[in-house]
Amino acid sequence: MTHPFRCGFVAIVGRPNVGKSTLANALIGSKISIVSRKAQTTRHRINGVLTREHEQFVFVDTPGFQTRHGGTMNRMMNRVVTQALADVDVIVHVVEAGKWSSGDAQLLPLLPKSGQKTILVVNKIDALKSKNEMFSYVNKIMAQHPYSAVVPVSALRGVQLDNLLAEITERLPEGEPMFEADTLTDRPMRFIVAELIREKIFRLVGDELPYGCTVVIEEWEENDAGVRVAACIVVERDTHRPILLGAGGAHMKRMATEARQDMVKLLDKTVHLEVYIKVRKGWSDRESTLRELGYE
Ligand SMILES: Nc1nc2c(ncn2[C@@H]2O[C@H](COP(=O)(O)OP(=O)(O)OP(=O)(O)O)[C@@H](O)[C@H]2O)c(=O)[nH]1
Repeated sequence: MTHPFRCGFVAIVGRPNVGKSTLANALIGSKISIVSRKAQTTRHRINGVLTREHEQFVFVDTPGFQTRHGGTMNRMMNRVVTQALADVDVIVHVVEAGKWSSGDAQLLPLLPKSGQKTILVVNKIDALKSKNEMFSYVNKIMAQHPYSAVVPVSALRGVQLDNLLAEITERLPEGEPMFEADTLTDRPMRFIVAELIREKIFRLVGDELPYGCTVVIEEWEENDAGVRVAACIVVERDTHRPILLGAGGAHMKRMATEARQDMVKLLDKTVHLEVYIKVRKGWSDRESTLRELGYE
C-alpha cells in the first residue's frame, strides 16, 4: 500500500517563556529560532521546516502572547498570533507543567472553537516535582478548551517529541511537500543573521536591556569569496548604548565575534561583520516605525 504524503503548517503558540522556541528547535533539529531566558524574545514569525519520509511539517513559531504591557506593539503582536492560527493546519498550544497563569488563559479565546486541530502540549515535565499533580493540572485545562490531544513533553531533554510529531502528523492534510527537503527556513538569510545577533544581545545583556532593542541588517554584500554585513542595533534610550557596549566595548566585541562565528558556520563563507548602535527613541510604540524596521 502506498503511503500518502502529508504536508502542512503547524503553529506553536503559548505565553512567553513556556518553551516554544526550545520546542521548535528540538523538533526541527537545527538552531534557527532564537532561545533565551528572557520573555518575549521571539518577535518575528519564523518558519522552520522538518521533512521526513512521509511528511513535511512547516513550523510557524509565533511571538509570545502579550499580557503584561499595553500599547501598539502588543496589539500588533496579538494580530500576528490570530493570523497565524487562522492560517495553519495544526496548533500546538504549549503550557508549562504545573504552572497555569492568566497569560495562558488569555490565549484561549484566540484558539479555534472546535479544538479539532489543537493539541495541548505540557512542556517542562522534567522540572515537575510531583508527577501526581499532572492529572488534575491537565483536567483543569481540558475543562476550558476542547483540545483534541494532550502530549506531555520535555523540549529541553527531547522527551516524547516523537509522540508529539505523530499527533501532529494525524492532523496534517495530504499533499505534496512545499519545500525542498533540506530547507530549514524560508526566511531570508539576512533575517536569520539579525536573529543571531539579537540572540547574542539577549544572552549577554538581556537582563539589563528589556525589550527596547532590535537588529536591522543595513548592508549585505556577498560574492564567492565571502560576505560583508553591516548590522545596526536600534535601542530605545541613550542609556542603553553603554549597556550594549560594555566596559571598553567588551560586550559589543564579544557579541560581534560570536555572531560572526555562527555566520561562518551557517554560510560556510568568510564573514566580515560590522555592528553599529543607533538610538531611536520610543520606536517600540510607533506602528510606522515598527513597519520600517521590518515588523509585520
Ligand atoms: N526545565 C525545562 N526548561 C525548559 C524546557 N523547555 C524550555 N525550557 C526553558 O524555558 C526558558 C524559555 O524557553 P524559550 O524556548 O525561550 O521560551 P519561549 O516560549 O519561546 O519564550 P518567548 O520567546 O519569550 O515567547 C528557557 O530558559 C528554556 O531553556 C523544558 O522542557 N524543561
